[in-house]
Amino acid sequence: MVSLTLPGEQDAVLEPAHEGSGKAHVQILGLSKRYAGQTQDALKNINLQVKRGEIFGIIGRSGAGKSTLIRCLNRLEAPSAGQVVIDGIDIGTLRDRELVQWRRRTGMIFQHFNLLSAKTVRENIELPMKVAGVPAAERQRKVDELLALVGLEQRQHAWPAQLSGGQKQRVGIARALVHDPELLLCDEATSALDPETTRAILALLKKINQQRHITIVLITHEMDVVHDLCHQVAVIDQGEIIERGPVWRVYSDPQQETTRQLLNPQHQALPEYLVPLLTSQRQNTQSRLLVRLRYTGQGASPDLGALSRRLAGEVTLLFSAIEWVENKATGQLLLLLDTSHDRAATQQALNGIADQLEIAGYVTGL
Ligand SMILES: Nc1ncnc2c1ncn2[C@@H]1O[C@H](COP(=O)(O)OP(=O)(O)OP(=O)(O)O)[C@@H](O)[C@H]1O
Repeated sequence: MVSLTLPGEQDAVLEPAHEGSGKAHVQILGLSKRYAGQTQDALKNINLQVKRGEIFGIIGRSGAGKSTLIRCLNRLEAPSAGQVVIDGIDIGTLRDRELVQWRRRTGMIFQHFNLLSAKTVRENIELPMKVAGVPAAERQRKVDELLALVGLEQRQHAWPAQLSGGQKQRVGIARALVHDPELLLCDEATSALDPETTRAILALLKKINQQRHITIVLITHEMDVVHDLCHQVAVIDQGEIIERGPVWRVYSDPQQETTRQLLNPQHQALPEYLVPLLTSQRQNTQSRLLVRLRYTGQGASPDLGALSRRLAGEVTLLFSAIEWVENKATGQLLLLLDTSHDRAATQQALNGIADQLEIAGYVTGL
C-alpha cells in the first residue's frame, strides 16, 4: 500500500477543492478512437464527467486505453467520434493557434518527466513561458513561486541528471503550472517512482488541488494512487468504462472482476493458507467457526467493543485489512470463534454488525 490514512486525515484532503465544485469542468461525450490500420477501437463510446475542483482517476490495465484517452483530452490525439468539452468549449473545434493557447492553460505531467537535459531546473521551468513570450521579470517571479511550491529552491541550478526521480517529477509539476492552468492532466505521474517518493508526489498533487483549486485528471494502473489521491474513479477495460463512482464505493464494493483484480487482494480474498483448512460442516470437536465481516463504506464501523459484547467466549482476530477511504471503513475482518459457537446462533448474534456478514465455514487444524 502507498499509505494507510486515518479518518480524520482524509476528511481534510479528499473533499473537492473548489468553491464551485459540482459544475462539470470536463465532459467526455461519446468518445471513440480507432487508430489508422486497426480493426478494433482503442476507445469505445466513453462518456465521463469531471467536476470542477475534483481529482478524477482513470485506472486500467496495460493496453486498456488510458493513454489514448488522456491524449484525446489534450487533443494530442484526434478522436474518431465524440467530443471533449472543457469549460464549455468543444476542443475539437479549436483551430491551431487557439489550440496552442488552450494547451497553455492545461497542465500536463508525464511518467518520464520529459525534462530537457541541457537545461537546469530553473531553465526547464522557465522555458514554456519563454516560448509563450512572457516578459523576463514575470518569468523569474513565477519560477521562484513554483520552486517554493514544489520544494526545489535549493536545487534550482541543478541539471536533471543530478536529480532523483521525485525531484524530476517536482520540476515536471512546476513546469506544468507556469500558465496557472485550471486543469492538470497526469499520465502515470508516479509509475516510475518508489513507494515513498510516490507518497510525497501524491501529497504535492493534493496540495496543488487544495491550494490552487485545480481540477486533476490522472491515469494510472495503480489502485493505491487512486485510493490515496482521487475523489472519483473510472475503470477502463478494453477501451470501455466498466465501472465508475466515488473512490470509497468502487474500492470497497467493486462490481466488476477487472476492478477486483486491480484492487488490493487483501480486501477481497481469504488468506491462502486458510482455504484448505475450511469446510462447510464441523469436522470434529476442535473445528472453529470462521466469520468474515466486510466493511464496504455503507455505514458500519469495525466496532470491537460491540463485537465482544455480542460474542461470548474466545474470539481470535485472525486477519484484518481495514482502511478508511473518505471517512468510510472499507475492508474485512476475519474472526475465529471458539468451539462453542455454531453457525445459526452466530449469524443471529452478529446480525447487522458489519455491512456484510459471512459465516465462511469451519476451520480445523489451525
Ligand atoms: N499509435 C497507435 N497506433 C495503433 N495502435 C495503438 C497506438 N497507440 C495505442 N494503440 C493501441 O490502442 C490500445 C490502447 O492503448 P493505450 O496505449 O491507450 O493503452 P494504455 O492503457 O495506456 O496501456 P499502457 O498502460 O500499456 O500504456 C492498445 O491496443 C494499443 O496497442
